[in-house]
Amino acid sequence: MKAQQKQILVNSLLAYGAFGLVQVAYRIVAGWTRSLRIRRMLKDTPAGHGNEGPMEWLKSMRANFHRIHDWRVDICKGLTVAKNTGFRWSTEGHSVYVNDPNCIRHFLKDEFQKYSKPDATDPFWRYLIQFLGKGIFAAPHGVGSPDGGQSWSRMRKTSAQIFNRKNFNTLMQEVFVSKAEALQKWLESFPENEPVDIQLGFFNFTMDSIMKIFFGEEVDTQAGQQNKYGQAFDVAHGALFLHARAVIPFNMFAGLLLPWPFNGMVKTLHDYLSPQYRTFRRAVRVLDEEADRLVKKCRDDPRLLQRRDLLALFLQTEKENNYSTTFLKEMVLNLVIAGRDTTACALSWIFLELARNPEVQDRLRAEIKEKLPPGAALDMQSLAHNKLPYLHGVLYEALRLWPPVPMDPKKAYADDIFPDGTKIPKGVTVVFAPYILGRDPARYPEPLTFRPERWIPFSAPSPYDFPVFQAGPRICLGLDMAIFEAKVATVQLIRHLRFALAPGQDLSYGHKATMNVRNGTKDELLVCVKCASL
Ligand code: HEM
Repeated sequence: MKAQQKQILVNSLLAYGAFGLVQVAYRIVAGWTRSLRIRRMLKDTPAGHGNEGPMEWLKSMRANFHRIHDWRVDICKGLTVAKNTGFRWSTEGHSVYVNDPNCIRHFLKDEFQKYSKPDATDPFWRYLIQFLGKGIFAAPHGVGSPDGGQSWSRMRKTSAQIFNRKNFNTLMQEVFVSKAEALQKWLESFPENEPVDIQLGFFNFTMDSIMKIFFGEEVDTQAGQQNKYGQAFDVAHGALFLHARAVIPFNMFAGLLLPWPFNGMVKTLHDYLSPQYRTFRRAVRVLDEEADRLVKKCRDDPRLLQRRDLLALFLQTEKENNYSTTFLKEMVLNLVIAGRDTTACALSWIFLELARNPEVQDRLRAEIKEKLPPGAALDMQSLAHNKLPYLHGVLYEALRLWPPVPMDPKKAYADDIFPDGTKIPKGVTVVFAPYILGRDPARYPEPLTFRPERWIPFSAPSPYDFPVFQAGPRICLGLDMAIFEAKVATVQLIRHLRFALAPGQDLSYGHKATMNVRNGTKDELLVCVKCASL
């Protein structure tokens, strides 16, 4: 190399080094300034118990990881708002837990435009959007979204219309009943007193139901049939969480300390070196191929106009609405993630409580036998809360103690002030946690006791006090569907079978976005099943 070329190379490296140093210094100073501003605005907000700074907070969180939701209950005890302060050099980790219904209403409804989903800079969201794309669940709204929330609003309107259509609802009813019968048969195929993982049964029940209702695809996983879409979905979901949890600290430091373009490149390289991430990407590819196949099959179906599944209902109006294949695939995938695991978790907790409270189980069976004699139809009317109040109480009591979405964070995209005077700085994460609210002794005396009678006579709780399905304009779209599905499965199983917890289990909860039952290190709930008449 000539001396002149060498000199150019050295100068370029020096220039890049200086550019890199300026960048890193800028990030630290800008992060520090933003963090300082957040700290100042939050100075009068009480810190969660035992969490006076980010390091105590991290230490305490690590020590309590196995009981993470109960740790949050402890840090918020007696506080209507509680802050966790984050790092001095970034806005990361600054959060405010909100346990006051007026303030929850404020950020979920009254000032809805200021609070939305995290953006791609959020360490966890970076991966979730690789899974969910731009579908309804992930789409942002409000002042922080590039399109002001138009895309979300369009998806919300279109899917709400379909959810309200009569033909969609009759299909839903037929499918839940037939899949609940298949679940009952599967449970009956095990010998008495042999432990069976009922949670697996519920995950298969909700997936098989959704495949039929959303895609018109008949699958019977309980009978050993393979469900490629369902398997890929489970693999992607599981691997995504394991990977995100493991790499968040690395990504935070790489993002802060490495200059462009190495900050992005190193994160991507680090992702691809992880077997979990490669598993995740492979599963996402399978999901994509399967969704392509299902959309194409539906488009080519000569009976498309007679079909009642969600995909067909979208495709019947494809020309007027100009839907792209990607839009349809993301729409359905988002509905699967919203509706499948949540309902399977709810059912698992209902049956855990029924199995460990035999007197509740007996009373529920008596109500069902009295009000729904053999052959009586299972529909929205016959399962309404005024017809089967105890069933409704069992469901609400399980949702209170074990909300499938135990906590839900929103990002503040503008400064704000809560009705109680709490200052909310732009950039902070605001969290509502149904798990904390549901265990508040001021709301529910003896909160740890499973008592369905609390909900009889039923008076619907304010969604801001009981935000199990969220509240405000983005309240769960499948609320009625989920309640109906859980009731159909519960009635079908309790009518025919008796459940007891298998001995020797170490039962607690898992750590994904939806809270499932865990037995030691396994995701399972083992029950022993007997015929109900024995
Ligand atoms: C017990 C079962 C369920 C629970 C506890 C539940 C809970 C929730 C919660 C907390 C949210 C808000 C998530 C967020 O924005 O951060 C949500 C949103 C949503 N849920 Fe559910 N859900 C359940 C079942 C279902 C079912 C069966 C469906 C049907 C597909 C469904 C569809 C949706 C949709 C589409 C959204 C997004 C709404 C929007 O952003 O506009 N959910 N759900």
